[in-house]
Amino acid sequence: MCRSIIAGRTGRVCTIMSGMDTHFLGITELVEVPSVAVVVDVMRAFTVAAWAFARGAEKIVLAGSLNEALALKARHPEWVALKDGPPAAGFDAVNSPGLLRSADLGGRTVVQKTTAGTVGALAVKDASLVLCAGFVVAEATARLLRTRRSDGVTFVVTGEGGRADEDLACAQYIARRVTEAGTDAAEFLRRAAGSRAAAELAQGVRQGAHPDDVALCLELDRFPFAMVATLEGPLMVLRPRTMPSSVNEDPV
Ligand SMILES: O=C(O)[C@H](CS(=O)(=O)O)OP(=O)(O)O
Ligand SMILES: [Mg+2]
Repeated sequence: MCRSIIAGRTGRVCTIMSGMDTHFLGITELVEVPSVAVVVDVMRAFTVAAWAFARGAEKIVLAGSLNEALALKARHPEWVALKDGPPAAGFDAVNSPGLLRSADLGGRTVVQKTTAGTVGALAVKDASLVLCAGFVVAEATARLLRTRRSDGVTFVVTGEGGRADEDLACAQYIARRVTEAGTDAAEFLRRAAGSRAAAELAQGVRQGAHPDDVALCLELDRFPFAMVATLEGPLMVLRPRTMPSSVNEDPV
């Protein structure tokens, strides 16, 4: 239950819920390193990342630039390089859940570079806990936050300078779900379905897309794992963490 709301210009800055202080910020609005960060990119980076794990990927290296992604691929030819936008020389895949869902990624390392999602994760790389999320891993993400009993969580709303409604709706849903397990997702999913990103994907404005991408990005709790990003040497690496169904259990 909400104890108080501190509303900014967009009414989305800070909500204090049952002891959890939540901030919703765009990437450029991050002024300090958060303790706990949930980086949200529904369409499509972290829906794609979840599908990569579902298709067997061992880990995802989040690249800071196209050149870095290509350099990593050159150093590790067996890795799978993935970027958003149209297919490009040197890359093996695009940022589309519809296209990735039939890939065999068993044991592979994926290098991912996108416009918003991967940039948002790298912006909070020094946080003590970084989760990457979309609707497909919403409950597992909320459950991990619940087990941590964090006082404060910063949600990084990656799209459109923090205004992307599919990302903001998902962030608000996860935040609510941490403290109110029975939260109905319908209104949040409706907002995401009506977002500019969904329209652009449906209209073919965004390249490297499959007709099922929007629907796949709106599959609530499709996967039982949260996605945790940590620094491994110089690389920011994303891995799945399957969450037990009881909030009293520790994550495996
Ligand atoms: O692939 C996407 O949907 C977007 C890229 S763009 O908005 O189409 O340029 O990237 P993401 O980082 O997944 O939001
Ligand atoms: Mg996006």
